[in-house]
Amino acid sequence: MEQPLVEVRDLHVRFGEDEAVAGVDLVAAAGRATGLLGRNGAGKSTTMRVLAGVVPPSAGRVLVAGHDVRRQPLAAKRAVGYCPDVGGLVPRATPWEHLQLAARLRDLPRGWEPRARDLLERFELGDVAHRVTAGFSHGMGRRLSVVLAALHEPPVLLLDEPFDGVDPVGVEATLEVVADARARGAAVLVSTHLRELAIEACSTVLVLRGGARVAELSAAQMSGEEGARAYRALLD
Ligand SMILES: Nc1ncnc2c1ncn2[C@@H]1O[C@H](COP(=O)(O)OP(=O)(O)OP(=O)(O)O)[C@@H](O)[C@H]1O
Repeated sequence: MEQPLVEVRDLHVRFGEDEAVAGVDLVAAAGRATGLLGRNGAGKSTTMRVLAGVVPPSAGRVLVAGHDVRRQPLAAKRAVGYCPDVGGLVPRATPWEHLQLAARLRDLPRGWEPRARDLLERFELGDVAHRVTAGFSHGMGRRLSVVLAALHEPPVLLLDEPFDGVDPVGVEATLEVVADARARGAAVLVSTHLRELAIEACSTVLVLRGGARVAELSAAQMSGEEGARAYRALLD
């Protein structure tokens, strides 16, 4: 069987006495999108941060594109495009400067600009490409964060709350980015509170509670009123 692009086994993350993630297992294959759902504090963002190389695992095995995040942190980070749930933007820099910096840090080959421009247009950020992000609305910041995560067409795309406060045009563009990533064989993880968008973007949904995985459901099982009831029942 082909090696999955994301493999998490018995992940634990502790902050002092608190265990934010308590034994999560997660496998994501090429061309698949997986939703992470669960209540506030369930451990979704912490799991994403471990995969992005921002927070170290306390215990467990975490492989990204076959690279261990502890032993091969650079190789693992190179394989990832990460839209964090908060922050990540420099207030005094413009979207275009963010993209230039991302291209340099990622060592992208010449010719990345047309893709960057196309992404900005798709997210309706073309007109503000040269305006500092300090004055951006929350949704504009979210849209730019998705653009930055997707620029280098990473094998593993991590989108933490990409739909939060985003208008329908931004939602559509984000769904397109997820579909494009899947089509080129990336694995995508999307953390969200929006069950219906999770179903639209993802084939599978993992429900986390208290730092642990309580269910893995197909998009079909999460759909409609029955899906809403099944999801609600998993939260308490
Ligand atoms: N840096 C940190 N220091 C201490 N505790 C933390 C830290 N980051 C997260 N936590 C705690 O870990 C738990 C899981 O948080 P996390 O942000 O992963 O949840 P979440 O599912 O993403 O929540 P939300 O839906 O509110 O974004 C929470 O109890 C949180 O308070």
